[in-house]
Amino acid sequence: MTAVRPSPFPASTVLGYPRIGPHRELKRALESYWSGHGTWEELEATGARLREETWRRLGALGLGAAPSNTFSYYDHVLDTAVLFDAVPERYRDRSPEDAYFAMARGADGLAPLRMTKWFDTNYHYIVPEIGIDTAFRLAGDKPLAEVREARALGVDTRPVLLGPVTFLLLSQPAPGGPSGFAPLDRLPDLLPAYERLLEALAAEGVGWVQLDEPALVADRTEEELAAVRTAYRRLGALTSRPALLVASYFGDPGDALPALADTPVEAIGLDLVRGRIPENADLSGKTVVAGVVSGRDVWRTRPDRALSALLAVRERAARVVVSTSCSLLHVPYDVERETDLDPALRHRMAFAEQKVAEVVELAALLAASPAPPRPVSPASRRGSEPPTPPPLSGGEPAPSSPVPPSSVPATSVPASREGRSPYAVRAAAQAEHLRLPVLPVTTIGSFPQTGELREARAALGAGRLDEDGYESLVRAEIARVIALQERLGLDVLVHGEPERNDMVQYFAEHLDGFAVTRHGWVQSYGSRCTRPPILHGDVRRPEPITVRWSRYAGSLTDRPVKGMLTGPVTIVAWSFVRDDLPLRDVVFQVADAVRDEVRDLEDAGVAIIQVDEPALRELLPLRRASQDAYLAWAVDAYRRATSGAGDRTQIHTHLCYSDADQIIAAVDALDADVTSVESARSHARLLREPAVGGFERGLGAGVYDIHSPRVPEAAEIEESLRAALRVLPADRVWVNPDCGLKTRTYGEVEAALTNVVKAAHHLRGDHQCRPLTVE
Ligand SMILES: Nc1nc2c(c(=O)[nH]1)N[C@@H](CNc1ccc(C(=O)N[C@@H](CCC(=O)N[C@@H](CCC(=O)N[C@@H](CCC(=O)O)C(=O)O)C(=O)O)C(=O)O)cc1)CN2
Ligand code: MET
Ligand SMILES: [Zn+2]
Repeated sequence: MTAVRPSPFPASTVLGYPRIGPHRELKRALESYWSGHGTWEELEATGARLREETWRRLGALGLGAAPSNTFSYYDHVLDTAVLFDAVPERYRDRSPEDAYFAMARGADGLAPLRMTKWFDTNYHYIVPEIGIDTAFRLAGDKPLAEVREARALGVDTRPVLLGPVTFLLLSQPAPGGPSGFAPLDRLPDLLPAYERLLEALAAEGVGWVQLDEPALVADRTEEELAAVRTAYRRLGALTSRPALLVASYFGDPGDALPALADTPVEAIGLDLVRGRIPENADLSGKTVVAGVVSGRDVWRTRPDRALSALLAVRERAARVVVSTSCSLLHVPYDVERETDLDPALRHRMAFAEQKVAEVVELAALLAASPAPPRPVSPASRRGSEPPTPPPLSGGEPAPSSPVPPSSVPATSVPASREGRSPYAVRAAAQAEHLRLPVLPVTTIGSFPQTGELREARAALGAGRLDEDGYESLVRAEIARVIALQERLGLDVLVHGEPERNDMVQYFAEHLDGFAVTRHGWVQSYGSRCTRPPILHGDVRRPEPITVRWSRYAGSLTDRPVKGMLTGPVTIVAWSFVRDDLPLRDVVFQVADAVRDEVRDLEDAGVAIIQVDEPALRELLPLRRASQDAYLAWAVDAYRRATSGAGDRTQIHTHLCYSDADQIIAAVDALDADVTSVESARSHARLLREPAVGGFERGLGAGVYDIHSPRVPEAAEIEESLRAALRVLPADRVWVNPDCGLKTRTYGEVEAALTNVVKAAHHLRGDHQCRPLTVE
């Protein structure tokens, strides 16, 4: 057993904090370093300043315990791989900084590691590669260094580490390894490295460590639950270690909770916004870090509900600590800066700063609540309300719902298939109408967003540029993009999306029911951020949104130009959404708006319309039991949005990520004529899935990894295409990058698309140049 006697956990904490900087300082420093303008020392100085500001701010807000090691130059999963030396051999022959960014973004001739979604969020992590011979060892001191750095500022922190079970579950097997190998098999070899780290932290006098295990809220096998027991019994048995907080979040740990409770860990973190009050585990000897303030939305916390949950947990646990449901990484910094927002709306909202203040106030309320508390039925956390306590910061009670009840009738009718014929019939009509070559080459929609365009938009917002000036800049950009695609030899063109700041925010700005922020940036991956819109009311489309840009682009060329829309699931997934209506009803409202736009594009003569759903997979519930119901309504919403189109109109969709394999049946059910998927960064993993062979419609093989600045060779692209051609007939394969080109430069895009066209043309020779037909 452990020899440590932990000091009690302070009354309030947060599981993590945003790190990109209130003014996106880290983004700017990273991009400056990557471009060669800034030095590594300058980047480090920016990192140090951001960490210091965060610790000081958390202290000033009165938070009991501040986390550390929540900072990252790119991604915390990648940091964990580097910390334990799980660096694939091919990245090692360079400086530590270069190796780190090569894994994240690729480098001359070297592809990066795969990147994918962090659970059901819009944050992306780098997927570590673990092989049978990965030699784990404690290879770095980042967690220790941050503890020391904070101490030098007079702040005692709790280092946050990714837990060993989640780390291995999120990793992928190194290529070329034995079949049947899973990274979790290496747990016994990884644990000694964690032990060395815990010993080092103890030697440094660190009282508490947080080990994040969000993987526990998804379905886990008996073997995986056994791994949880093994890991935490073993780390718990260490004679010299800090006290351990194991944090589950993004849902309910279910069977993993008793497994964890049965180990010597001192504290367990529970997401009480999404999860239930635990009844299935003995927590009488544990501290529970109770996540009652949501880290996933921007609404103020209802103090009555939160306090009721805290009191219920206090009955079952040795000690209760007030906390956030997960890291605050997923919300922006400070809502007070949003002076353009309607004050009534702003008053109902809380960003990271406000959420920290809520945590602190709830801790005070809890401390002031009589102990032992009067019994609260554990079965109905939300049912048995204690007397309503005074409101949290702001002086007014939080509203019971962020918006008045919907005036729109519940949209529970399944999507009608009005008029749209079966695929084979449509495909024939489209082939006749479009007359495309085999292996048609296209792109996913956006072309590079130039600094000139971004500045023009900023100037328009600030009144330094008028609408006409902005409009002519956008038109000039569309003309340039059309000319470039004609010159490179693409078959289906796009207008390039220069008028859009973001594929979701742009639509939100043109729909009723949404508000947008000026500074509400949230990290999506690396230096890339989004400002998720706030969906607070009923959604309506007051007028056509994209039609005039599509019409203009179409007037510049004889080739087909795709209309480009964002799908209803994705618009909702990448917004902060009202919580007084079921998500499904909100998505259906958006689907109706998209449907109107599809009809208007068709009426304007647009022959191909792409409705992107890259977030279809992201909203998939983490528990299998809820997945089918979600997929059924998500598919219905997509069909509702697209089924107004006639047979001759070709509907495309785009899903960026390779783990679409988990939802392949749903992708099929979307019934889009052409679906483009990622395949470059996952080495065409998806294309090897047997299910793809059964895919009966057109498939766009994403053969160019646009998340990396690297330009692929024509030969590599050809290889990816051959993989697609092994599982699908040539007349259903399309050739395209794996996502939009907005984050790339024109130099990179021109070089890469030249190679894409070259590869397609080369293979086209093998598959005769004939128009696409369906027998
Ligand atoms: N919402 C969303 N989620 C997504 C994606 C996506 O496209 N959108 N793609 C996938 C990958 N994630 C991504 C997330 C962000 C970006 C991205 O490129 N973001 C841009 C910002 C896009 C934006 O909002 N641009 C605005 C504001 C640009 C800006 O920074 N303006 C300056 C002023 C102008 C200047 O000096 O450059 C400022 O505000 O300070 C515009 O163009 O108008 C960035 O981080 O750089 C790309 C991919 C998955 N999730
Ligand atoms: C994240 S999916 C991006 C799709 C969008 N049409 C684009 O090309 O940017
Ligand atoms: Zn994409």
